[in-house]
Amino acid sequence: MEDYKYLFKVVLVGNAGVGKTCLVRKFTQGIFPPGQSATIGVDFMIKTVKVENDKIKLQIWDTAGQERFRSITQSYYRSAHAIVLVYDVACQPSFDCLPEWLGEIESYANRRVLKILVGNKVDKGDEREVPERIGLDFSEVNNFDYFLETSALDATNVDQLFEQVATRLTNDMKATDERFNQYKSDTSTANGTGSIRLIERAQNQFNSCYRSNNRNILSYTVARLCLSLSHSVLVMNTFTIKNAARMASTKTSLYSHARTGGFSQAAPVLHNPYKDDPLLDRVLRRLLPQQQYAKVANDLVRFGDRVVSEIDAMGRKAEVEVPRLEQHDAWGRRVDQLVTCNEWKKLKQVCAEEGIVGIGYEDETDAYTRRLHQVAKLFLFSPSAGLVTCPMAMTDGAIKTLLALDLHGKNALATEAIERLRSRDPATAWTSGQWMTEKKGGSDVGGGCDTYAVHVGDNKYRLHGYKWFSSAIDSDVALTLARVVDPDGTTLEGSRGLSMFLLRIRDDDGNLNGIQMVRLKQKLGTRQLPTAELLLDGALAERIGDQGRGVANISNMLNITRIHNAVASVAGMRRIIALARDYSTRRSVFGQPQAKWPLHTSTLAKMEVETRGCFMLLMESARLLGLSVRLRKLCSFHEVNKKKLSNIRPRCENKLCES
Ligand SMILES: Nc1nc2c(ncn2[C@@H]2O[C@H](COP(=O)(O)OP(=O)(O)OP(=O)(O)O)[C@@H](O)[C@H]2O)c(=O)[nH]1
Repeated sequence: MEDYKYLFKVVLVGNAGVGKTCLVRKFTQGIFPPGQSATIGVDFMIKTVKVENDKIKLQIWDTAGQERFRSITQSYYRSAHAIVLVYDVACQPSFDCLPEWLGEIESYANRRVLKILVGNKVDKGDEREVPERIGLDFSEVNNFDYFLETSALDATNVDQLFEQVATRLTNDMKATDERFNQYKSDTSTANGTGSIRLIERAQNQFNSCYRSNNRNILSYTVARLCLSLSHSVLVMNTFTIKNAARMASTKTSLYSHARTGGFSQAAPVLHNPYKDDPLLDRVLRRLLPQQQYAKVANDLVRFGDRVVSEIDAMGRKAEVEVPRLEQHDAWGRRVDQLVTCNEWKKLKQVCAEEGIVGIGYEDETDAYTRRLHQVAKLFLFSPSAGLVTCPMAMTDGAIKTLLALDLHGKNALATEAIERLRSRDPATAWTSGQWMTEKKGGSDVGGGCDTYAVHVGDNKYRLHGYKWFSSAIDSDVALTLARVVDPDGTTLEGSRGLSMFLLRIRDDDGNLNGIQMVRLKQKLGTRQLPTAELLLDGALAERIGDQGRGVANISNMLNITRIHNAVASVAGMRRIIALARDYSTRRSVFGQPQAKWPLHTSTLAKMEVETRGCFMLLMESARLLGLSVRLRKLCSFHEVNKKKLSNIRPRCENKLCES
């Protein structure tokens, strides 16, 4: 007879060439086989190991990674006690295929199989493509039981890998054995006199519970139920009785000293949103040049910590402490003073310091990198930002619009606005509003705009109208549309009659610029954002852009704010999953953490897939936005060169003729 306590079947899977065979041979034979050829179908080896004093036999199945053997290897999953999924740390595609392998494991393996993730070939050092943290994150997100990195070449962690497998399986098996023995002894005593013992035990539970808390109807009912069950089922599973009794006694102790009880759920914990999101890191690593990636990643790790430790709490405060409008002072004078909470103001400062908008316009980095960096940072920030991201979106849009009109250095107000809107100095930074919605309607801007601009000299105008939904009126400047009134008093209807204007909302002394804040909007949600109805009563503004091109000009702003909206939406989805995932490890339902219930994890998985899809689309939009700026720069560079060439060419031709 064989002298081992347990025999476990361990199956290694993973892409071809990741080193499965070498790992098995290193462990079982102590060699690293030179020129190892691809596995055909499956192969297996046996090795006996010791776990404490028990001899454990490991039957290790090495499967072929090649696609054509897939149907053969799948049949080995079902009876496996453990599955070791291997990737090559120096081969990103082998890592990218892990979800596919996980799908196979889910489809073909036993639901309770031990799952181990292994990153092999760590000896490759410089050639590494998958950082350890990414592997670890993947294993955590996908509920692997264990993760480690190995090298079959220099034997790093090879023995540890299989020892872990043996130890974990042995412990599981022993726990099952113990339960089984307990069950056997209880059911054997349940025959004859044993059945009386069970009933007696339940009766005692009931009595003690009822005595100690006779007002607690719930405990009473549970204990009563437990008792009647034990009467009706003669041979009863011990666990059921124990659990019912435990429930009853737990409730008794929890509620015995209080009227309201002492139970509350453990709150989910927000982790550094960058470190918690391996996909974000992966996408950035793929899209950014190596050096830029390192800089951006460092900034995001640091910022992620700040989000958790400081920003998230401020955002929550800003959300509950909504702004108010004080229209008159104690003496009846109209003041239109907007009062916002300190956290809202502080968050605006954070935005400036962190370059939430500024990063997108810092010339020392190329346009492509900075847009991706900015979007990634917003992605971390947005769900914690208390919606201060709304003025940031408009600010970003305003800079883009002013730059597209090439106003920097040509128009004093526009130049100051560009510099301050993108500034990282909270003391001098501005934000911008965007006033487009009027009483008559939203998207029908051409038909709905009822604001008129009366020329007062140069490009300056006085604006008269009523802006129905003006967001973040604590901004410093705003872009808006109005209909220019011709000298004969007429205006052009429709979109062609609209021009774009830039105006300051208050002067340097804080006085409103011919504007009345009529009332704050009573919104459903987003109440922390000061959105108001504004009466423009001769507000001084500068027309920027050609007359009649208002809609075309302001569409730059709309494009940017739409991207910000997309960031906020996808970031919200990501945050919800991050919190739900964390919560599911803390909340226990039906006797185990929620995360262990397949229906729950499959719901989370569906949300994850949808979120990842949206996220990829978002990053693609950011990439294209960055590329468009880079392209425009390139085009203007070529324009300049073309001009230079056309100047040089006649001179060269003359020289040629002369010679
Ligand atoms: N540097 C390094 N090379 C390794 C390591 N493990 C395996 N290799 C090499 O990787 C190649 C593939 O190794 P195998 O063990 O055959 O890979 P496999 O996963 O079994 O491949 P299939 O049988 O086709 O599924 C061989 O050339 C090995 O020499 C390791 O830890 N470090």
